Amino acid sequence: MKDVSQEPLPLLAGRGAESHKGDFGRVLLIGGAPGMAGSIAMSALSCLRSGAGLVTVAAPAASAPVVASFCPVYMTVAIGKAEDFRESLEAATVVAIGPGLGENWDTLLPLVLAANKPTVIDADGLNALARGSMLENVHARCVLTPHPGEYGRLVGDASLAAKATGDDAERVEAAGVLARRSGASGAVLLKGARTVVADGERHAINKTGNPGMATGGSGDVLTGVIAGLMAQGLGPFDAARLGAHVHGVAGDLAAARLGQISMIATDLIDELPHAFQRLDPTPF
Ligand SMILES: NC(=O)C1=CN([C@@H]2O[C@H](COP(=O)(O)OP(=O)(O)OC[C@H]3O[C@@H](n4cnc5c(N)ncnc54)[C@H](O)[C@@H]3O)[C@@H](O)[C@H]2O)[C@@H](O)CC1
Ligand SMILES: Nc1ncnc2c1ncn2[C@@H]1O[C@H](COP(=O)(O)OP(=O)(O)O)[C@@H](O)[C@H]1O
Ligand SMILES: [Mg+2]
Repeated sequence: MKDVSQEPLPLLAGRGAESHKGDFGRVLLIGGAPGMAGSIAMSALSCLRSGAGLVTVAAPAASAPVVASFCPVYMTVAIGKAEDFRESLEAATVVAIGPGLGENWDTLLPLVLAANKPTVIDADGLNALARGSMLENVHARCVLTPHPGEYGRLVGDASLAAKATGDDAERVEAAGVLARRSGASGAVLLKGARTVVADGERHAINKTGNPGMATGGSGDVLTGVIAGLMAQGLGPFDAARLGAHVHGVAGDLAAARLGQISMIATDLIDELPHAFQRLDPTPF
């Protein structure tokens, strides 16, 4: 695999004066079961702060009002209302599935994959993929974002799983193997310090970020960022690469302001605007 870490970061196009929200995508984020409503709310807020035009959260009926109460900007729909869910899925230009979804909604992933839209699969979406042995159904518009624990469940092979926590070369190998195994997956983002993004032919290692980001919900933020970038037209590999970079910069800004000990995932969301403003050139 070619190492493209030193190549310039992908860019977001500037916004034309006549732009409207429909130009920046309609994202459907699926997750947030009772007890984990905050996870998908963080993804949705992050997606908005990353520039998505319209964001809707699909959550179980019991938690959808809780998700809605966190923020007035995104919309919510109950997963169990099949007709409403189907309509939201059809209308979406990008889908993200998994944060806080739990184990009771594995039937949604095949529907999402069949819709064949740019898709981020994270957390319980990855666990559903592993439980259902659906790796070969993953398509080229998907980004998989496992941490090493989720990676191990996906590959089901202890020696390969161990590589996911190894040195850079081992982590690159591990990410590349999963990218090649998972249908023609667009990109695999293997989380952790020095996050690896790979698509089977090329890879990049992300250098931003810090151990203060080892706090619950940091990954939920990343899911929203990548989905937001895809909604603005970036392909899976570029969205994963730019997303990891911006997410890490937000983490570094949060650490500078609050310290690695006290920073929490919502602080990353607060720093996303500043992280985007630091992109060179800024996309506006
Ligand atoms: N506020 C919320 O509602 C939150 C909900 N969350 C949800 O909780 C559910 C469970 O996710 P979890 O990720 O906690 O559980 P998992 O059981 O998938 O993973 C946790 C374990 O994975 C391993 N791991 C993770 N990163 C690693 C690394 N860099 N190196 C080595 N090992 C590593 C560790 O052993 C860790 O204890 C998901 O649906 C998730 O989205 C979490 O995102 C936390 C916040
Ligand atoms: N030591 C670290 N250095 C850099 N980034 C880190 C570090 N620890 C965690 N992160 C980042 O934080 C995020 C954690 O994601 P994840 O494990 O899915 O958390 P959660 O599911 O709780 O949201 C990933 O993007 C990961 O790369
Ligand atoms: Mg996670």
